[in-house]
Amino acid sequence: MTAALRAQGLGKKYGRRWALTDCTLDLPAGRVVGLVGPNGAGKSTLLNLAVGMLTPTSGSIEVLDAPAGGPQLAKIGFVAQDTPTYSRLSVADHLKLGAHLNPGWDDSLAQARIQRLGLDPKQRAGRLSGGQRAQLALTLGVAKRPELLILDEPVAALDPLARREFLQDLMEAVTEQELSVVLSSHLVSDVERSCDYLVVLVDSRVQISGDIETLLATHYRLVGPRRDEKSMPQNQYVISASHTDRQSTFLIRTDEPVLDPAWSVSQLTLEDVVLAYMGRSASTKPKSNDRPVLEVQR
Ligand SMILES: Nc1ncnc2c1ncn2[C@@H]1O[C@H](COP(=O)(O)OP(=O)(O)OP(=O)(O)O)[C@@H](O)[C@H]1O
Repeated sequence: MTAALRAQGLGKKYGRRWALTDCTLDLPAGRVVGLVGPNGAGKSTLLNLAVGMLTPTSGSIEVLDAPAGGPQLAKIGFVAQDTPTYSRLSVADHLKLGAHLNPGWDDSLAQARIQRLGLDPKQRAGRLSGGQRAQLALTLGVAKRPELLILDEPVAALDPLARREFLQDLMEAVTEQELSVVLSSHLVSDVERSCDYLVVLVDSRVQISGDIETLLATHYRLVGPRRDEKSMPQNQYVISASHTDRQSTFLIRTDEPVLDPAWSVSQLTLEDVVLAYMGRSASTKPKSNDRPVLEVQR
């Protein structure tokens, strides 16, 4: 099966500091993958490795079943975090450049998008607002008609309405064009709205990666009489625990039903899941009954 992105033991060091460590991922094609994590977690580093703008310090990375960079780039649309545009070129010049550089360029899509956004084709990119520049960069990425669209915080500069419309466009493109998307975001609500696959990256390590429906179906909050984490069953992987004098609350992952009647059991929201994993320190030493930090679920 085609993988949008496959990383094996991938690591990247800037100087003496690891920005990404031992990253093993297998992101299926045809999905919208949300990559979330706190500032400095390594999200941009991973995406820049995927488009060959950085080379790995260790391990390997493939996109669309071939090594990152090189000829694969023709099949990838990439919008970097700072939505790069040429400040002296007009909006129309950017579209001409896009058409010149990309054999699969869809000019009617690009023109329609620019018109719908109300961007003046004669306006220089340097005179656009931050959000308008982001929209121009996104238009270039989408009109290339890529097989894989990689977006580094694509909607951060957009107003809420523009954000919603962009994410809707994206989901339509995924179903119509067999497009795969990997997007990083700080906004769990955007991920919830547009993504069907989640990767949480914390302190340069992947904490969880999986199909969102499966993740929601296998994570629970347990509330009950105070109990030590060490006494939890082997098949219940504790992600976080908090205690009062008499009561314990655990967020757990398990593939099996929770049958212990002592617990009041509730389902987690995606935000609960993301925050639980983001709250974990990647440097926390695994305990003997811990399952691996990374688990790919489909
Ligand atoms: N060019 C660079 N030189 C040195 N260190 C870098 C460089 N780029 C990133 N880093 C460091 O690598 C780590 C990961 O950075 P990265 O930009 O990948 O994180 P991020 O998850 O995208 O963060 P954010 O959400 O703030 O954009 C950070 O500690 C950052 O300071």
